[in-house]
Amino acid sequence: MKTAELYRYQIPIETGVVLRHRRLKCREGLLLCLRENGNTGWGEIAPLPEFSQEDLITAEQQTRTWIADWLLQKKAEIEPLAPSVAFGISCALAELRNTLGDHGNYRTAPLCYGDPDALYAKLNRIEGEKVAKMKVGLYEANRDGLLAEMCLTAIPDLKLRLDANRMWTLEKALLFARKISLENRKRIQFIEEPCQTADLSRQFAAETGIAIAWDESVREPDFVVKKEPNLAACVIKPTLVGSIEKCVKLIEQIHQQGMTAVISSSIESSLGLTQLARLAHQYTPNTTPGLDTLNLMQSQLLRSWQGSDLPIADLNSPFITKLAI
Ligand SMILES: O=C(O)CCC(=O)C1=CC=C[C@@H](O)[C@@H]1C(=O)O
Ligand SMILES: [Mg+2]
Repeated sequence: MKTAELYRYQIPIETGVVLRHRRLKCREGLLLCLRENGNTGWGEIAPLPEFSQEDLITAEQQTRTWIADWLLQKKAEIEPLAPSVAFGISCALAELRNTLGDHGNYRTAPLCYGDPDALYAKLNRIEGEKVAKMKVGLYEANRDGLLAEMCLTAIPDLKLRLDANRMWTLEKALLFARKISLENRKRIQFIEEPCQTADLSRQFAAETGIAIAWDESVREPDFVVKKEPNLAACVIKPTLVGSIEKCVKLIEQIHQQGMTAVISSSIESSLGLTQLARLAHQYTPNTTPGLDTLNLMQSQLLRSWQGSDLPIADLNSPFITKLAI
């Protein structure tokens, strides 16, 4: 016997600089619960405004059609669905079939918004590898460079990930790099998409010796995983990529070419984030995932992120509404 429930959630959020052009005040999405033969599986379907191609209305329509087929035992394909829908459904199915392990990788790369004192305090609480992520490209390139250099110098075992979201011209990117000593450049694990085009980013990396990573590029239709000089990593945001199976294929290709695959958040609630931590534990065990986004929210949903003291909203909370199906 199969049953399905669908919920809509809305949680207050302060995205600050994590989203560049749109400051989200509320994160919205769907929660899908599938039950079969005494097993239960949950999934979160939450297109991210500004990043996802699909909106929540389309995601809900696709989810409803899929649920109807699944309940009727019809062949219910997930690959053709929008990425957020395919990812959320695949999580619910993976829990139902017990293919997603319970253990999660809850180490995070703390997001630094430019205050080295705050970063210092956060990093001091981390055991093991100290990796942090800093957004760059919002202010002066010189300032970004000075800040990154200061953090690298102040914390000698710090490894830094930077993310420019394609904001810089080559000239600006080089201004940034000029502020980083040659010695400290080695502790920049990578900078995600420094320049406006992939070719300019490649040129930046070749000229500065600073490693780069693809993030936006991974989601382009013609993207193929290909090892290149100075390309250290590819970032995978499953809500923007698609089903677990699709993400795992990508991870395997990235690993086969000797690069790092970094599972990263699309600002999911604690339900989706803990599933991403479990995926990271299972498929990228040696890499710190990019999942430090829970604290942008005022509440967790249904499940708790290890060590978080944010309140946990349950199905009766005002943040969650049950939808008729
Ligand atoms: O990757 C991380 O460490 C955290 C998530 C994160 O930085 C992002 C999530 C969603 C949208 C973004 O602007 C940003 C990114 O571009 O990687
Ligand atoms: Mg990025």
